Amino acid sequence: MALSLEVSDLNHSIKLHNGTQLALIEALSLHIEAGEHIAIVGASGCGKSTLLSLLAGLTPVQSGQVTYRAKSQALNSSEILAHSGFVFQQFHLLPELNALENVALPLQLRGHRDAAQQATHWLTQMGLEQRLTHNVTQLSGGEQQRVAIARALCVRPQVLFADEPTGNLDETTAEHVIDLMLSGARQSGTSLLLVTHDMALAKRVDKAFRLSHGRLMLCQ
Ligand SMILES: Nc1ncnc2c1ncn2[C@@H]1O[C@H](COP(=O)(O)OP(=O)(O)OP(=O)(O)O)[C@@H](O)[C@H]1O
Repeated sequence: MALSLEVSDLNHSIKLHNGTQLALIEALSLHIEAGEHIAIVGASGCGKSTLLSLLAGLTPVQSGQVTYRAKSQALNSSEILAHSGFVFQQFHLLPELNALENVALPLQLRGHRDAAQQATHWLTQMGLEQRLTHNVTQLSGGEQQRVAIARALCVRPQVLFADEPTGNLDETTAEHVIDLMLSGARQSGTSLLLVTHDMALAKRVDKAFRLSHGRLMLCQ
């Protein structure tokens, strides 16, 4: 099931300590075709993570519409969540589980009997074959990031939301992980929405947008 996204007239403001409202997103519109890969770039603090969270349904929409469709059928929020993968800045790994268990869990929850083998495959792809039984709290930031990416990709989500997916990685590892993420998403027909400061990554997706003054402009 390939999902397209239609965003219209989206607005989001936050309340500052002095009580005034700061508009982060203003009358924003966006269309993403099913299977399309897009990047959002922009200055630090301009609202990229907030926008991704709104698009993922993790932050309630204040005004405007965010609609995912499978063919012409609109999906409700629980259907969207069931078909989504997330790689966020706080990796949200389960600290009491090891790397293998963290990746295997969403597969087990979906009834995959070979969850451990699939998880091993994805972690090996991420260069973590020597870290399978490490508790995730014993892994470096970059290693945890790769576990989070493996966990998101292994269930072949229809939409993958990624916030700075290569932020903690050195250049060579970042390139390898990007290759895996983009090819994994292509193979599964996954729509990819990512936030990044990495222009090399932004250039590798179908469309890159700059968030500025609350709106998205297509990068040339
Ligand atoms: N829940 C919140 N309450 C108050 N302010 C918030 C909240 N969430 C975000 N902000 C503020 O909104 C602004 C935008 O934050 P956001 O994390 O979306 O920016 P960003 O473009 O992703 O930044 P960076 O590139 O530095 O990660 C920041 O000034 C941040 O402090």
